[in-house]
Amino acid sequence: MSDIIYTKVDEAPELASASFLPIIQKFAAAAGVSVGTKDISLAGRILATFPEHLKEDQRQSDDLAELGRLVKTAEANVIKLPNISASVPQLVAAVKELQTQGYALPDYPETPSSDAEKEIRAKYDTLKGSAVNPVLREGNSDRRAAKAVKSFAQNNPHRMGEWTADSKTRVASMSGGDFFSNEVSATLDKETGAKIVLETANGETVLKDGLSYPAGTVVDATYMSAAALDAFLADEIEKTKAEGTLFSLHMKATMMKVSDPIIFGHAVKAYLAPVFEKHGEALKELGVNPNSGLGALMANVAGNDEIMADIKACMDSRPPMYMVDSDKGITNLHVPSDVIIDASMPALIRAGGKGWGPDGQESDANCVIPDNSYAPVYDESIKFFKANGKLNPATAGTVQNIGLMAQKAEEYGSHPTTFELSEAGTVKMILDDGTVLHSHKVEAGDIWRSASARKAPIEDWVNLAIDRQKAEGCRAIFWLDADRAHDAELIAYVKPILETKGVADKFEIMAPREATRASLETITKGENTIAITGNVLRDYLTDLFPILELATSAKMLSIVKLMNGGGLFETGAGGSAPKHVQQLMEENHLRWDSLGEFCALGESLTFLADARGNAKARVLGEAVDAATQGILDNDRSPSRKVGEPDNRDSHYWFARYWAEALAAQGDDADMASHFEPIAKALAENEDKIVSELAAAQGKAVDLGGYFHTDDAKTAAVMRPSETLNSIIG
Ligand SMILES: NC(=O)C1=CN([C@@H]2O[C@H](COP(=O)(O)OP(=O)(O)OC[C@H]3O[C@@H](n4cnc5c(N)ncnc54)[C@H](OP(=O)(O)O)[C@@H]3O)[C@@H](O)[C@H]2O)C=CC1
Ligand SMILES: O=C(O)CCC(=O)C(=O)O
Ligand SMILES: [Mg+2]
Repeated sequence: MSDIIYTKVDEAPELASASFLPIIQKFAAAAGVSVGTKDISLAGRILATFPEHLKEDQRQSDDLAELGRLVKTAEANVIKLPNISASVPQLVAAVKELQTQGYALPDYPETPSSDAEKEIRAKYDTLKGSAVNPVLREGNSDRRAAKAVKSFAQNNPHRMGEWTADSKTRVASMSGGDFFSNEVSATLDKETGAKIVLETANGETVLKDGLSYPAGTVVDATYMSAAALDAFLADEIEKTKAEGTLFSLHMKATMMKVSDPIIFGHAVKAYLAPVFEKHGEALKELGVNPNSGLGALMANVAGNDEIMADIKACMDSRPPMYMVDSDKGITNLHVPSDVIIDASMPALIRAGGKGWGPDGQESDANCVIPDNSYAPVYDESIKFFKANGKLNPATAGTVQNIGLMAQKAEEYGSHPTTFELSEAGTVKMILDDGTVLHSHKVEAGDIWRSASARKAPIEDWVNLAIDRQKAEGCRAIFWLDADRAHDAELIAYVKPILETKGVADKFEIMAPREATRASLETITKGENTIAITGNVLRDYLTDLFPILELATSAKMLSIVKLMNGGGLFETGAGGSAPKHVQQLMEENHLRWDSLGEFCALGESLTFLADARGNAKARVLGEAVDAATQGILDNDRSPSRKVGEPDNRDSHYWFARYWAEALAAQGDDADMASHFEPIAKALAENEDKIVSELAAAQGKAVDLGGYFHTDDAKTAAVMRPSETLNSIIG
C-alpha cells in the first residue's frame, strides 16, 4: 500500500487531479513518499459492481471496499476529494455512457419485475446517493478555515449581495407531521439486536431484520406524514404565487438518498397537481417516476402533445420556479441532485436572498424546506440579515465546526432503515427481548425512518470538541435542542463528559435557531466560535459559514481524525462542481480552485511525519504550507473567466512555490539540492509555461466521456504545457 492514497473521483476535482497529481507524485517521490490512487468515482464503482457483465480486461477492483477496510486501521492516510453522490438520473446517465463505451452493463431497472431485475436493481441501489462518504468517514469531522485562508478572505473580501429589510425571501417549513415533530429517541442500556415491522389489519410485515446496536446507542425513530407534506406543499405553492416570489425547494436528495427523493417527488406532483390529476394513469403507463424529477418526466412524456400542452399550461399558471439554468430552461424540480441544500441555501443567502427566475432575472424566493429539524438555521440567518444587512467578510470572525459523523451517525446512516409505507398500520421497532422501543401509527405513503448514533463516536466527538476549544480558546456551542427527542439524549452524554473534564464553563448548549443567532452575532463582532453539531448540521454549516465568510467552501480544511488512529483528509467542504466541467468542455477553462487539495496535502504529509516519524515528509509538508501561502499572497487562485489564469496555472504556481520552499529550507540538504534545479527551471520558464497554458484556452475540448473520461484525452487537455510537463517529468 502507498504511503498516501489520493482518491480518483469525478467531474471538476478529477480534472484538477489530472494536472495536479503528477506534480504531487513527482515531488513526493524525491522524499521517498509514495502516493497511490484508489478509484471511488461513480463510473469506477459501477464497473466494480458488475464484473460478470464485463470482459476480463474491463473489470475493475472494488477500491471503495478496500478503502473502507483501510480507514479502520492506524495506517490509513487518505486524501479524499469530493465524488458524485448519484441521484437516479445521474446513475442512469453514467450507465448509458459506459454502455456506449462498450461496457455491457445491464440497464438500470426503473420498475424491476423479475428476480434477476430485482437483483440488478438492488446492486445499483448500493451505488446511489452518499455511498462513499459514510464508508470512509470512520471518524468525526473537524472543518475550519486555515488561519492563512481566513486572513486572505478578510484582506480580499468578496462581493456580497445586499440584504434589505423588505426582502420577500423567506423559509417555509412544516408546522407538524414532519420528521421533527414525530421524533422519538432512546439510549439503549445494553447491546441488542432489533427488527422493524409494519403491523396492519392483515398481519405483520418485517421491514428490516438483523439490526444490531452496541450498548449506549442512541436510537431515534420518526416519520413524515405524506398527507401533511402534500397539504403543506400545495399551500406553499399558492402562497408563493400570492407573494410574487420564486418557488424553490431545497433538499439533500443525494445524502438522504431514500427519504429526500421521495419528498422531492411529492413536490414535483404538487407543482404539476392538475397534470397528475388529469393524466395520472397515462403518466404511470409512460413510466413516469416523479422522484426522478421534471426532466425525466418530460423525457417520458415527449411525443404526447396533449400532456405536454397541459404541463406547459400548468407551469404558466404556477408561481415561477427558481432555476438551475434559466438559459436552458432547467428548473429546480428537473433533477433531484441539481439543487442540494448545503450549497444552494448559502449561495442564495450570499446573494442577498436572490435566486434566478425563468426570465433570467434575480428575484426573491420562497425557500421550501419541508422538515423543520434544521430549517430554522436558514430561517434565522435570513431574519438576521434582513434586520442587520449583509455580513462583512472583511471584519467577520469565523464559525468552525466539529461534527458528529463517525460510524454513520444520525440521519446520515438511516438509509437502510428508511421506508415509504405501502399501507396504513403501526411501525414498531422491536428489540430482541421483545421490548417495543418505538412505535408510530402511519398512513400509506408516509416516510418512516430510524437513525442511530453510537456511544464511542459520540464520546469521541465531545472529546474532539474539548480539544479544539482548548486550541482556539473561543466561544463553543453545542447546537442541541433540549426539546428535541434525539438531542436530549445527546445532551445526556455531553454534560457529564464536560463536567468530568472540568470544562463545562467553556461550552454552551443551544437549539439550532438560537445557536444560529448567537453565532452570527459573534462573527459580526469579529470574534470566532466553534459549532459542535450533529451530522446534518455539520454538512449544512460547513458550507453556510464558509460561503458567507470566504465566498466558497472549497477552501476549507476538512480533517477526519479516524477513530482507529488513521487520517482522512478531505479537500474542502464542497462538491464536484458540475458547472465547472461544462465550462471546461465548452471553452477549456477550469475555474475549480484546488486550495482544498493544497490544504489536505499539507495535513496528510504532516500526519505521515508524525505517525511514522518520517522527517522528509515533514519537510515536504512544511513546504506545502509555504506554497499554499504563496498562492494566497500572490493571488494565484483560478479566475472564473476564460482567457484568464485557471486551475492549471494555479498548479504551476503551486509547484514553483513548493520547489522554492524545498530548495530554500535547511532541514534536509539532499532535498534542498534536489529541488534547487527544479525551482530554477520553473522560474526561468515562467513566460513560456504561462503562455502555453493560456494558448490552450478558448476552444471546446473532448474528454472522451463525462463520467468515464479517457485518461489520455484528459491528460492532454489538463497538461497542455510541454515545458511544464518536461520539468515535472
Ligand atoms: N464530499 C463530497 O463527496 C461531496 C460531494 N458532492 C457532490 O457534488 C456534486 C455537486 O454538488 P453541488 O451541491 O452542486 O455542490 P458543488 O459544491 O459541487 O457546487 C456548488 C458551487 O460551489 C462552487 N464550488 C465548489 N467547489 C469549488 C471549488 N473547488 N472551486 C471553486 N468553486 C467551487 C461552484 O460555484 P460556481 O459555479 O459559482 O463557480 C459550484 O458551482 C453532487 O454530485 C454531490 O453529490 C457534494 C458535496 C460534497
Ligand atoms: O456525501 C455526500 O453526498 C455529500 C457530503 C457533503 O456534502 C459534505 O460532507 O459536506
Ligand atoms: Mg456538504
